[in-house]
Amino acid sequence: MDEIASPASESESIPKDFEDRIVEVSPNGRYVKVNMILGKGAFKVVWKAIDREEGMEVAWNACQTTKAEFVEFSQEIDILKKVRHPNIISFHDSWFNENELVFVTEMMTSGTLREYIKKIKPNLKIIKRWSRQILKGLYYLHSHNPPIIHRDLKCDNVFINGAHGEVKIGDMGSAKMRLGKKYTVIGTPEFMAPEMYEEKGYNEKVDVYAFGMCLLEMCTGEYPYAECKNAAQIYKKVSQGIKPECLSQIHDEEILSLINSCLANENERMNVSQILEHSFFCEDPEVILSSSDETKTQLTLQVVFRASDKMSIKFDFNVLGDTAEDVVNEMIEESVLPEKYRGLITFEINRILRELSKTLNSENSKLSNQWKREGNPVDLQSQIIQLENKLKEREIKLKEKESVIEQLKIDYDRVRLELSDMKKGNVTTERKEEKSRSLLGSTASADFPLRRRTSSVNTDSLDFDMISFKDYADSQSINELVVDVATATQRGSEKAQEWLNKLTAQDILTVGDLRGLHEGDWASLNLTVFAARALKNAIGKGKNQKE
Ligand SMILES: Nc1ncnc2c1ncn2[C@@H]1O[C@H](COP(=O)(O)OP(=O)(O)OP(=O)(O)O)[C@@H](O)[C@H]1O
Repeated sequence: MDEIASPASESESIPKDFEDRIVEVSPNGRYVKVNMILGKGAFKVVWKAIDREEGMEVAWNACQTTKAEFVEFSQEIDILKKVRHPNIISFHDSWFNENELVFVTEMMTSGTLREYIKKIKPNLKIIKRWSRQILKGLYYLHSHNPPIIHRDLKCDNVFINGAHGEVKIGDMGSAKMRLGKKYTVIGTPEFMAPEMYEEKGYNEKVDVYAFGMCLLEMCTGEYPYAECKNAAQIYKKVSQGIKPECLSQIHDEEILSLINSCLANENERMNVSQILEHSFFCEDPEVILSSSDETKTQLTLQVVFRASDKMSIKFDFNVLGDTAEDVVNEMIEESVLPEKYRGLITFEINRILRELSKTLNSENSKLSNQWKREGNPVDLQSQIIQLENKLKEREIKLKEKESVIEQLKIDYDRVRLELSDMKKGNVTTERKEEKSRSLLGSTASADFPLRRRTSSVNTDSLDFDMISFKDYADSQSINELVVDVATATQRGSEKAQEWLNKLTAQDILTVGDLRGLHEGDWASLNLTVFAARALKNAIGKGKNQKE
């Protein structure tokens, strides 16, 4: 196998600026071969080419052959054209041109697995990742009916896209063509299963054997049977069941058992799907959130078994109604989930629920910060409610005051009427008081508020301590108090009316309003000093009032 040849090494005579010049066009005109060799193998030369329809670079593989051989393998080429898998280099087109079979394939730019192994000593994680991809490609090929057998799997035929760590199996179909040519050594001896040396026929398990050798090379960095000088020595060892010497370098029990399973005799050898299930490739399944509704209540979750893309369990989960334990139990009962994953999947579902709730909490706190800046709609709502309640309270108080005013007006008219009666008639003072009180005071009853201690009072030297008043409630209308005070101080109904007018003009309608007055407020009432003293005394605020 040659290393990737530069155009200069291919032909010293081609100047550098001619490198990318078209040197050949496919019969259908779609592919153009440019003057750049990507590599040379024992059987073919691979050139860089352009797919003019897709505008991308492709590999132009040219092998020397006859028209008869081309016809013989044209059916297989048709099958290869249909092979489409991310881990297999795509086969685009083929034709026969004079003595040459040309086939166009996907181009790989980052070299082969062998070159990579030489460059870096891959760790187990990388080896696992590469191996899985090779096995997935093989699984796809072997799943065809009849199975497509690669027949020449080796690290030189596995290509890598370095940027993404993508691995693709290449050189499809060429092994079969080589077989047709009846080469003395079919395939690559180091990677050939014992049954391939015999003429009894073989099946797709030869690719598993070859994969075992690839894995050995990946792990040791050595070409298997490097200790042999030629193919005959290799054949001898293989037919005697002697494994490559580099196998002794493998100390990891798991990998050793895997390689040995691949290199076992055909009937004991595992198939690709069994290898993918080997503990070396086993990776714990994980749960992912496929989708959710806006409220993050109705979820679609998926248990993904990354090791093999064959298995994945999708299920609905209602955050309000379901529990991880119940759902996992259901899956185990329905045999879609192995019992051994009960704890892990329960934990994984709960992890997703925790993450969701964290997301919701942080969204809520973001929203509340936004509200703090822009005004929280909830706060605004409660402020509106508070204001409405205050408004209602004020309305009630206003109505109360209105009814007091109404009452005052009625009382005022009655007092006037009564006074004119009193002026006309000959009524005793006590009778007048009673009459007046019965007209003005709603509480003029058995519990008469004013108890006179003296029957006659000298108004000029009135001793307020000698007068005893009832206890007036704060809510009580001012009328009764004023009339009581005027009567007790023998000031008469007119004075009472005058005082009432002055008080109501200052919006003093209840006994409470009067009690709430500060000393300075009293002066603004324009009452006489006597009237003020008398009223203060009656409500318990008089100077002479005993504490
Ligand atoms: N699709 C491709 N993209 C880029 N380079 C390629 C591609 N296919 C092959 N090559 C290059 O061409 C070289 C020769 O290819 P390959 O090994 O498949 O040829 P071969 O004749 O089948 O040889 P052998 O049987 O010895 O492996 C490879 O080593 C590689 O460098």
